[in-house]
Amino acid sequence: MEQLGIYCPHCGASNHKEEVYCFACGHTLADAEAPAATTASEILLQQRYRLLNKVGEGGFSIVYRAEDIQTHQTVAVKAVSLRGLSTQEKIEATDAFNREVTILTKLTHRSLPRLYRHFSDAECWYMVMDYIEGETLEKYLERHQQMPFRLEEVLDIGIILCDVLDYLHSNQPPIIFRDLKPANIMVTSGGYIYVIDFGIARQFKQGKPKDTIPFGSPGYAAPEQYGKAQTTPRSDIYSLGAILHQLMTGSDPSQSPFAFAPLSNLHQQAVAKLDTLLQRMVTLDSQQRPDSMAEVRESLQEISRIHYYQQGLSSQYYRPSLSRAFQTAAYAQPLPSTPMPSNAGVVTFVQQQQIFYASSPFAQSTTPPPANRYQLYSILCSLVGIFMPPFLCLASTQILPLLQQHIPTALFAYLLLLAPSVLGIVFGHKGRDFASQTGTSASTATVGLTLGYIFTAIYLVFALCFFSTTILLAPHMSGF
Ligand SMILES: Nc1ncnc2c1ncn2[C@@H]1O[C@H](COP(=O)(O)OP(=O)(O)OP(=O)(O)O)[C@@H](O)[C@H]1O
Repeated sequence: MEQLGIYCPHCGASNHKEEVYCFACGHTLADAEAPAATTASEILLQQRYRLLNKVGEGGFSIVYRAEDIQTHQTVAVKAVSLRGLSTQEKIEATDAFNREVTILTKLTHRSLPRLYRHFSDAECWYMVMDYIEGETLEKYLERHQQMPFRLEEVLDIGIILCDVLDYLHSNQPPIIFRDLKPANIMVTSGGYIYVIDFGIARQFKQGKPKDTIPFGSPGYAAPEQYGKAQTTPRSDIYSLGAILHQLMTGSDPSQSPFAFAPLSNLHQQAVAKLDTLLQRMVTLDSQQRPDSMAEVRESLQEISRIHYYQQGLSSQYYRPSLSRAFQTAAYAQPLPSTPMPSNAGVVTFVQQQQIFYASSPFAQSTTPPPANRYQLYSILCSLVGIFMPPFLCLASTQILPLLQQHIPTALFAYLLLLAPSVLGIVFGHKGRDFASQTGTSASTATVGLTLGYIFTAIYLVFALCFFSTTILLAPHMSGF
């Protein structure tokens, strides 16, 4: 890539030094500068993308951070060079490039980089996509070997990955990622998780007995990916299970493929449930694994709720954990109005998004948290409780004599007076619990609860006075 020949002054394509006319646009190369640019920073592709620096490297590719000089946005340019490759390697590299372009072109998800353009010159295939300012989960794990992930972080990451994989699997035909591993997951300091590298992803073909070529990475690839059967969404479930197990235990599955020790701390209900789920996900028999990513996501959300509930984690508690090296995309929702960039005005996805924090297990899913009806019940009951005395006063002229004569009726009337406020307390507590699980506001429940307590206390005092004056003292006073 650094040795590209001469660049067409018209379209920027790279041509061999001996060429007279540009292979891409036919423009004369007489005016082209010679020698050609030799460092990335001097290269301008398509008269538009100035390569700034190399940020990563794959089997056949180099990824550059680049500037789109038309929009001044930062983009990533993935260059797949065919130079020096054997014929077989050229076929593989071209296949991977085409597969990635075909698949990425039709996808839009907040955890996937968007592909803006692709083009080629004499030596390279190029893809222009969102630049992800971050590092791969693999690098992150290398840097934090001695610092295992916390359960809530593992659950967050799992839920986000389920979300994007469910999106892929829901395509028609389903897209199987097939190479989910820490090296293909990027985490950013700004609060996002991205899945990258669709080089070996494929579309599921109904009825096909097995894949033509074994694919995947040892440790993360399901047994069926070794050419024995066709990969299905359950193969991605296996890989996700292997990754989450690694995040929980710190042990690298590529060191001992297909062996996943039970998690420690199984006495904690959430950990025990996660262990059961992970063991199901990495079962060798694909039929024994969960049916879908949606099912896995639901299980992870359920475990997350249990964990939050047991630990009493609230949004206020949870936020500081995000000050670790990265924040999860669970907390970052793109603005709904984010426009799709056109090729004429490439804009980076990251810069268009606004982060807001919504720290709850429900925040990881795209579905909004369910309504907290307990809050409403609580405030309604407490209000009814407040208006009971006037009502009873109005009725008192009729019922007071009756109450004095008949104790059960008196008790019944009193319970009637007390019940709404007590219910206000009960619903208030339920509403607050629910709010803390869903990370939503509990203010209405708190108001209902407080009113409930105040009026229950007032009525208890009232009962005491009523009992002492009306029931106990009345017979003695009647003599005066
Ligand atoms: N959109 C992006 N923004 C920033 N960096 C990226 C982006 N895409 C890839 N990278 C970086 O470039 C590296 C190589 O990218 P990628 O894995 O897509 O290449 P590849 O050739 O497909 O790899 P492989 O040989 O593993 O299939 C990644 O590890 C990552 O560090």
